[in-house]
Amino acid sequence: MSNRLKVTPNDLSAFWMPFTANRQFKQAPRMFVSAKDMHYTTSDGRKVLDGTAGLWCVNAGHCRPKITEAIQHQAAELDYAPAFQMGHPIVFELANRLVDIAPKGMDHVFFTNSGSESVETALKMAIAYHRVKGEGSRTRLIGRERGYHGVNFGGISVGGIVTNRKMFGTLLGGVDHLPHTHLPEKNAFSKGVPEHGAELANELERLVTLHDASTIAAVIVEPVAGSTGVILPPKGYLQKLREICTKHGILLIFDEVITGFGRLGAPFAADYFGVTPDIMTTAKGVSNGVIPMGAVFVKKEIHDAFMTGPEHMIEFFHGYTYSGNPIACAAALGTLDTYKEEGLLTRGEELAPYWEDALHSLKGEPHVIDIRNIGLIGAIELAPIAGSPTKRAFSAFVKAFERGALIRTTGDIIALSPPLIITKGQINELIDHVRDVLRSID
Ligand SMILES: Cc1ncc(COP(=O)(O)O)c(CNc2cccc(C(=O)O)c2)c1O
Ligand SMILES: Cc1ncc(COP(=O)(O)O)c(C=O)c1O
Repeated sequence: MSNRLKVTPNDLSAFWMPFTANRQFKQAPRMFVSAKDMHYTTSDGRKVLDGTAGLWCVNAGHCRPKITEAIQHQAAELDYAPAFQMGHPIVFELANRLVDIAPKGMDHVFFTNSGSESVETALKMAIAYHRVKGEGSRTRLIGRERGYHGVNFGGISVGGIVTNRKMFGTLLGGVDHLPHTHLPEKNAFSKGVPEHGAELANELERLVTLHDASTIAAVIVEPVAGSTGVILPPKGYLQKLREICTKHGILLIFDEVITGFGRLGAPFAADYFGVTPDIMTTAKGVSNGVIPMGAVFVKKEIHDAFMTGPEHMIEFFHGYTYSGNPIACAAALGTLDTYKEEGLLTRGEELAPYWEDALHSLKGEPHVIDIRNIGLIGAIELAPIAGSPTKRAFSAFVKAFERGALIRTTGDIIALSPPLIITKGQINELIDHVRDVLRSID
């Protein structure tokens, strides 16, 4: 391997890092130079257990052979083909393979390059769908407090995380938000889906009464809200949302960028909860995080509604230069092959009870005020340091990294989402790291 890939440059100033405390990082950089299966290797040669699948995306583990080989072959065969008015076989094969594992009725896939782009695509598609159906007055979008839908203007407008919104002006008009479903006073330390709060879905009826259904295009929610710190849907909540949307002709969009591709122990959260949305946005696990890709799954009736008018006309004026990029498709096909051969889209189901017990063994450890879990996702909420919110969790992140474990923090919440190949022994190792860190921080 060329040294270029492993030696940190002396001058780190040029790279403006995303979602990072740049000055602090560049004073004490944390660098990974390689990875394999469940572990990263740091620039100083330490192994670090990956407790977060990178950023919730490396579901199959790192540097998996089928994915690597698929990318290498494709890059030497067809590196790029125009995405508009031209095609290449691999993108059609991938779309078919994805539809094969999708919830029933989701028969079409639109490719993007990220979760943020999948969200923008879904929002535009929803509004355009109503227009082609003759209901152009349906332009209002409804998100949810504490929702995360990426960082483009549509996503932060329907999103509900204030730090992702407040820097960027007035955002899209015609957006409302449902209340979030975090009820610690009733659901703290729940194991899996919490009992209380399904009635919060009825807030959608209130918004329909306020605006009239004829003005509302879609509701977008994460079935499990990840980035905000893992907020779970109360029992029956998603089913209620589905019923209300169906009743009023409002499209239901599930943002499954995190929950998709086995994270909950089922192919998708839609399968796990038995609720089928009209549009489903995905990214991350679709290509194991290796090559940027997003995929928007769409019900047949939505796709078909666009397929009208003169056949020489473009039906949906939207798309990206890299939509269905051949190398990204190769990575995704290698990923799906790996998921299939190793049963990873459902492995989380068999591991979930063990994961749950290990996580909840942290109850009573210093600073822990809540523990939440579903599938192979876990969250340990810490009491904030008075006057210094996020500082306690961030110190846990740094200490964990120094000890040899990668964890994720948001606010004062530790979020865990390991690759789906994790063993029970590695679950114990990860939780022991967290326990020791909790006992060592202020
Ligand atoms: C539900 C959801 N929707 C959209 C996006 C945006 O995807 P892109 O980043 O590919 O544009 C996401 C991404 N989620 C995400 C991305 C990076 C970090 C974290 C974290 O919680 O630490 C979460 C997501 O979780
Ligand atoms: C000037 C300009 N801006 C933005 C874009 C969008 O880029 P992408 O297709 O990668 O989203 C393009 C694509 O051709 C472009 O030409």
